[in-house]
Amino acid sequence: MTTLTSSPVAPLLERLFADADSVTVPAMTAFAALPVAERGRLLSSKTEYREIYAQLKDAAIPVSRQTGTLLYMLARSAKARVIVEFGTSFGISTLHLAAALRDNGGGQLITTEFEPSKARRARDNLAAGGLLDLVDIREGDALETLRTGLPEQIDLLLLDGAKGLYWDVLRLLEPRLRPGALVIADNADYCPEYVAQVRAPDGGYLSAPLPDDVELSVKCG
Ligand SMILES: C[S@@+](CC[C@H](N)C(=O)[O-])C[C@H]1O[C@@H](n2cnc3c(N)ncnc32)[C@H](O)[C@@H]1O
Repeated sequence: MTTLTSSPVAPLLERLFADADSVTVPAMTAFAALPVAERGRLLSSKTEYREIYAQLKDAAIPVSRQTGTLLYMLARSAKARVIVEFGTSFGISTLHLAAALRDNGGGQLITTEFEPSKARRARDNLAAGGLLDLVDIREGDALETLRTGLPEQIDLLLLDGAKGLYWDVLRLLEPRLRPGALVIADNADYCPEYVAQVRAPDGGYLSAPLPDDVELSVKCG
């Protein structure tokens, strides 16, 4: 048994994913009704992300179930002890990563969210999952909250906040990524600049697309 697949985390995640599937958030419906190109433009924007995510503050918009399981598996196989996450929301991905830390023998997960009500929900969910002791939820814009107070070495980074900022956040954290560190970017289709950078020959990463629009990269040593 693992922390991910046993109680209290497994039934909690089942409920959170089911809620995310069924709860109709009006802003989400309005957003989904926009033309694809406009949705892409807004999601990739480096300047309009605050407004968009404020409208989506009642929506969990989590990673897929498969991506959640993948996150747990990657963090376990990398024996990760230090994880950073950009984009907490209600803490669904955070629960997967924190469960892996627990099963790795402990560690530290720093995650960041600028919507206060979402950060509160994530804290409640992590407490319900018995994993809050491993997680530091930093409230505010990632470009500020991840600027200071980080451990020397990061083993794994999940990028799942504003898509237009993926490359900026990676650049901010790059000096602390250990050789072989994993970087997982969700919704990679919305950040072509980021994908081009991590796939660039001699760019310092090996990178490949995975199902569910995930880009997996490894920091070369
Ligand atoms: C797709 S959701 C994250 C879902 C979460 N990773 C999960 O799987 O449960 C993106 C979240 O990032 C937050 N966010 C977006 N840009 C941010 C930024 N610059 N700093 C902090 N949080 C941000 C949004 O408010 C939103 O809750």
